Amino acid sequence: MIDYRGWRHVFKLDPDKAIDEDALEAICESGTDGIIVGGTYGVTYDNTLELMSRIRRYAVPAVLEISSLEAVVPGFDSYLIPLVLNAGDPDWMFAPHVSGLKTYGAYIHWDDIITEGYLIANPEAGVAELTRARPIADAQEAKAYAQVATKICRLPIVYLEYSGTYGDPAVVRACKAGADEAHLFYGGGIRTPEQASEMAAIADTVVVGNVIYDDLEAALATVAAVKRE
Ligand SMILES: CC(C)=CCC/C(C)=C/CC/C(C)=C/CC/C(C)=C/CC/C(C)=C/CC/C(C)=C/CC/C(C)=C/COP(=O)(O)OP(=O)(O)O
Ligand SMILES: O=P(O)(O)OC[C@@H](O)CO
Ligand SMILES: [Mg+2]
Repeated sequence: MIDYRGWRHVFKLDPDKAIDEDALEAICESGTDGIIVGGTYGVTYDNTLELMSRIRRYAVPAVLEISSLEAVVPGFDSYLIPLVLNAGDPDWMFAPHVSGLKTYGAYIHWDDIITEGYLIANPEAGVAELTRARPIADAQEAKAYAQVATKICRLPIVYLEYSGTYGDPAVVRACKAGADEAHLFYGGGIRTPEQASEMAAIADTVVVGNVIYDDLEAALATVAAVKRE
């Protein structure tokens, strides 16, 4: 299993988005601690395999965040399995996982599986629409969700997902308090070194996604900012 507990900064690459060879090299050689491959829509076996094969030319650890059973590709260092804590549609909690175990059960190396308690905090995100995520009322409620993940379900990771928008540091702080000994990933809307530093001062790992495709130089600048924290 990869040692995600040492990760401070990761990039998330979306198989459904195009990235040219130079940009991919810059991302993989940036000094980031790892690459997460994942996305909500348009993730297929073929585009995931293609992206993994290209990332594999570099030494950086690569993990797949599974969002679709059709796109489970062998060859990643580990597999992140989201459990959506605030899914309004309960089928997103366990139904795909049961299907996955029926399909892949015999092939799974359990040491390569890492489960995430996923808390979706941006109601406008695609993943919020998909899972019909319940809104999070306030920081206190975010802390309670994080405690459900770590204290009740004993999950090793809490992932606070603001995908597409920059989060509220007070909510991130509350999640960190609730996560306690679990590892807190923060992702969403990081576009500047200052934002990366601010979230890295609270969360254990910051995840940088969309800015890679809009402004590569800005994305790369987040690595040094987090490493300085
Ligand atoms: C090689 C091999 C055989 C390995 C074993 C396979 C394996 C690990 C099987 C395990 C079985 C199992 C338990 C599988 C789970 C399967 C599954 C489909 C689970 C569903 C997970 C889930 C709840 C997904 C919902 C969506 C989600 C949380 C996606 C995460 C990614 C995300 C939010 C990305 C950000 O969104 P993005 O698309 O970037 O948004 P924008 O485009 O708006 O930016
Ligand atoms: O794409 P952004 O908004 O950077 O979010 C990163 C990541 O948390 C998405 O799953
Ligand atoms: Mg994205």
